[in-house]
Amino acid sequence: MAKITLSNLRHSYYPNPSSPSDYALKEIDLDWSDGGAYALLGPSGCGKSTLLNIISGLLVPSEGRILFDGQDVTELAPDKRNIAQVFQFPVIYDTMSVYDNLAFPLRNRGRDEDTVRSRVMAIAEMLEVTDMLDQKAAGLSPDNKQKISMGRGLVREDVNVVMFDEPLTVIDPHLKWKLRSKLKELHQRVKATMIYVTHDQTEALTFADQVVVMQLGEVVQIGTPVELFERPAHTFVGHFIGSPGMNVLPCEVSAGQAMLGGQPVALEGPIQGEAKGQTEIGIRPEFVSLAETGLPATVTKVSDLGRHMVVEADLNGTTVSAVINGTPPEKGAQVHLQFRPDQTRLYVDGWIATNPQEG
Ligand SMILES: Nc1ncnc2c1ncn2[C@@H]1O[C@H](COP(=O)(O)OP(=O)(O)OP(=O)(O)O)[C@@H](O)[C@H]1O
Repeated sequence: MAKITLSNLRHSYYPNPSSPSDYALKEIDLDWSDGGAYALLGPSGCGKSTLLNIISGLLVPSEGRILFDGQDVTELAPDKRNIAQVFQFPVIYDTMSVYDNLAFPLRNRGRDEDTVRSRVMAIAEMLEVTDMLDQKAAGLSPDNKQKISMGRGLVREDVNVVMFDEPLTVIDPHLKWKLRSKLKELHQRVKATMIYVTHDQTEALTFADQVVVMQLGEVVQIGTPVELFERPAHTFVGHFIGSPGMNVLPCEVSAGQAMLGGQPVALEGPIQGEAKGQTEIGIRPEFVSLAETGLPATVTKVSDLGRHMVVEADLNGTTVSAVINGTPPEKGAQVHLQFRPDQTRLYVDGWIATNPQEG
């Protein structure tokens, strides 16, 4: 397994890119440590596939370098990079048995049959497919075919990285959670460097130790699932992660004080810099409460999500969501909203601009 370094990487599909919008990837600098479990998370079109293809060697970046364990592989052909890939749709040989499918990547590299057997049996046991080993792959369900496809990606011990590209697309919704946790467990047992590409926050947060969030060809934050939830570095991360996402409320800033509808709002700590630009308050619905005093608002919607209620309220023309336990107010009720100060942050032009209070 290898440490992967992306250095000053940029990519444009145009021959003569002139503006930032001509780049599918804008200036990416990343280190993926050896043996780490990473997710690349972002909406359609943010550049995930472009980045994956650059790592696998299908694309040569317009600028920058890719290093595996410090060795420059930027110009190296895909088959020389020693990478295993699992795609959205199963890649298996229907006419072969499950055993032979799992053995294929090892036999292809000339491993002896004893090694092949021990690796295939170990992977089959991890994936719980030992009872299928003698079956022809053609007869398997789509879920099991994808499991075998994953097994083929994991069976070699000598790959630099295993990359999963939206691997649960074909999996039945009720089995998804099972395979998600299986993959996490597999990472812990196999200890390979793994990159999991997805637009689904649940998949990314379940699988990865570190999640790389991308938007419009840029990395907006890298962090643990908890870090992304607790302190989104950008309003996009706040929106994209969490259900419902973070409230992002346009506000005024006057003499270092954030104001909503003329009322001061306490922030987690001092504002950094001059707060020039578009200023917004970010607070997760989990940290908004209804109280006797606070910002006056009108309830517009109440949704019962089972474990808790989500109350939406209109605050000076902006909707604020609050996660409530207990009896919710009725639609149309006048309420007061309180924001937990240590969870209330200021964003300037999308980027976080407050630091938590010391001590
Ligand atoms: N071959 C290409 N030629 C021109 N533009 C492209 C090409 N491939 C991708 N793009 C553009 O590059 C940007 C990034 O696309 P990319 O496919 O990497 O995103 P993605 O996050 O993987 O999206 P998806 O999940 O839909 O595959 C998009 O604006 C896309 O339109």
